Amino acid sequence: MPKWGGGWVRAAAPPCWPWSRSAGVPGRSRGARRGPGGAHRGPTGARCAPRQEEAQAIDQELFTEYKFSVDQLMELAGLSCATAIAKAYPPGSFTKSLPAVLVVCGPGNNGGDGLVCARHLKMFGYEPTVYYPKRPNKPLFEGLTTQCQKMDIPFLSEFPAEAALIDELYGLVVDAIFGFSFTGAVREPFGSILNTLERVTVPVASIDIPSGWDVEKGKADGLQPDMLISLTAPKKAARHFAGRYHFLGGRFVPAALQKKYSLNLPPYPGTDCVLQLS
Ligand SMILES: NC(=O)C1=CN([C@@H]2O[C@H](COP(=O)(O)OP(=O)(O)OC[C@H]3O[C@@H](n4cnc5c(N)ncnc54)[C@H](O)[C@@H]3O)[C@@H](O)[C@H]2O)[C@@H](O)CC1
Ligand SMILES: [K+]
Repeated sequence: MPKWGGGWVRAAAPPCWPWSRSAGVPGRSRGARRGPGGAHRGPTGARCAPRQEEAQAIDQELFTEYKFSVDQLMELAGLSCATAIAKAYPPGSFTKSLPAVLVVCGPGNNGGDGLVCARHLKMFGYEPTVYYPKRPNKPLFEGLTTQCQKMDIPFLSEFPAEAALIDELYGLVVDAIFGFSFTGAVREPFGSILNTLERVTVPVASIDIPSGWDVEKGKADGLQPDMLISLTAPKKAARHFAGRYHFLGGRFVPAALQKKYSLNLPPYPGTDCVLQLS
């Protein structure tokens, strides 16, 4: 598996990319400065990771100016997540007899990405199970739920109370609880769920942001996933990610939008929908 660490990706990376561990902490690096509109820029003027409101602005622009629909982008996001998982944890690498994956979905679009990811994981030969406690009353999420159910993906009615039970039943947990719109203290039932997930020993793969983390500052005593799949562009908190696998996914940002927000995204290889950053 190709590892980020040399060659074209490192050469292309601007000095303050959050996934460049040698780059230090954006905002504190020598020569760091603010660009137009207050966007954080590195010593060369290269743009750093989008802040929370910028990530939301890019998201909105994709919908309002570029006329993408949510389900279009969610499909590509969820497919990226399943593809990255298949690269890092192929079904044959599971120590259990079945490649069982627990996908925990939250109440927003991050949860929708989780549902799409679960469906593609099933297509890729995994045995996903979904826990989806807060379901929005919207056709998009109802449709994604039905698709999973029709594909014989079980939905748990209760979350396993003990981390040890999750370790016993599953080889991987997908954290699709909160993405870039998370703010404040975690409300129930997600507080208890995250407390349990912090104690599991099987790997956790977080979609876009490790859930419960401040989107910009991270959370030192929070969930520490083994994998992070950053969608569109790594958010500021990604610089605190210490797990083994960091992938970029969501290869759908038009060049003009990348330029407008100075995202400096690295080139994806060939036709791949994901890029391994570390
Ligand atoms: N353009 C993009 O970048 C795309 C983003 N997508 C996904 O969409 C995500 C963002 O989705 P959303 O804006 O719907 O937001 P999130 O999915 O991040 O979360 C919003 C939900 O969480 C709840 N919430 C927020 N803070 C909470 C707290 N402290 N305790 C309990 N509940 C809390 C809100 O009430 C809301 O229901 C991204 O992170 C990404 O995963 C993809 O689906 C498609 C494309
Ligand atoms: K997440």
